[in-house]
Amino acid sequence: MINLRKPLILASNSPRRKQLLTDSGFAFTIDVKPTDESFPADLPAKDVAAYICEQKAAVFVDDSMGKIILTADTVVIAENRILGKPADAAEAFEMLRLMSGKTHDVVTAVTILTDGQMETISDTATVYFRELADSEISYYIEQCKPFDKAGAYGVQEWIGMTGIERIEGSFYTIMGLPVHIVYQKLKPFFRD
Ligand SMILES: Cc1cn([C@H]2C[C@H](O)[C@@H](COP(=O)(O)OP(=O)(O)OP(=O)(O)O)O2)c(=O)[nH]c1=O
Repeated sequence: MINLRKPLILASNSPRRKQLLTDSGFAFTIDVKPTDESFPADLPAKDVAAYICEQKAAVFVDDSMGKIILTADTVVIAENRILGKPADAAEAFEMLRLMSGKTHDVVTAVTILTDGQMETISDTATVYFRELADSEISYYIEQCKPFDKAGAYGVQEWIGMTGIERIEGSFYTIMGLPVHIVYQKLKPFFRD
């Protein structure tokens, strides 16, 4: 277990982020405050995850003395469209159809907030899905119900295992937390 000089708080409801932060050796508590996850329409797509991530951290600024608050946000960018979480099965189907046989980007941003100071880093992974049959997309949506996932898929689930041919970048960035970046950014807080 890694010992930090300040308590670490993961401000996220995502079970994947909780699992990844635990598996990378950190002890932490979870505290989530409601946040507005909208973003300006003219914001460049690659900057959206960082913007939302800072919104998630902003609500903790006054409560960050002597603590490390960690927030994250993941968006999928396909054909110049930003894909968040699908509202229903029809939208999930449309997202997966859009990504089938093509390359898309997954951007995950993390913000580290301590003593009122924020630092945000964005990491991008490029993912290539082979051509997916309609029946495969429907089967996946029915089995895994990916409504809590940006872009309507989990790289760690059936469709990721069977449909993704290539990834450039970190698998964990796609899953929702660029662990390699979080680890480096938390290093200055390690207790000797
Ligand atoms: C693309 C992709 C996303 N995801 C998940 C990671 C995130 O949980 C989710 C993206 O939604 P987010 O809005 O980034 O996060 P969240 O609402 O789940 O949690 P919170 O805002 O409280 O931190 O999609 C996967 O699990 N696998 C994948 O392959």
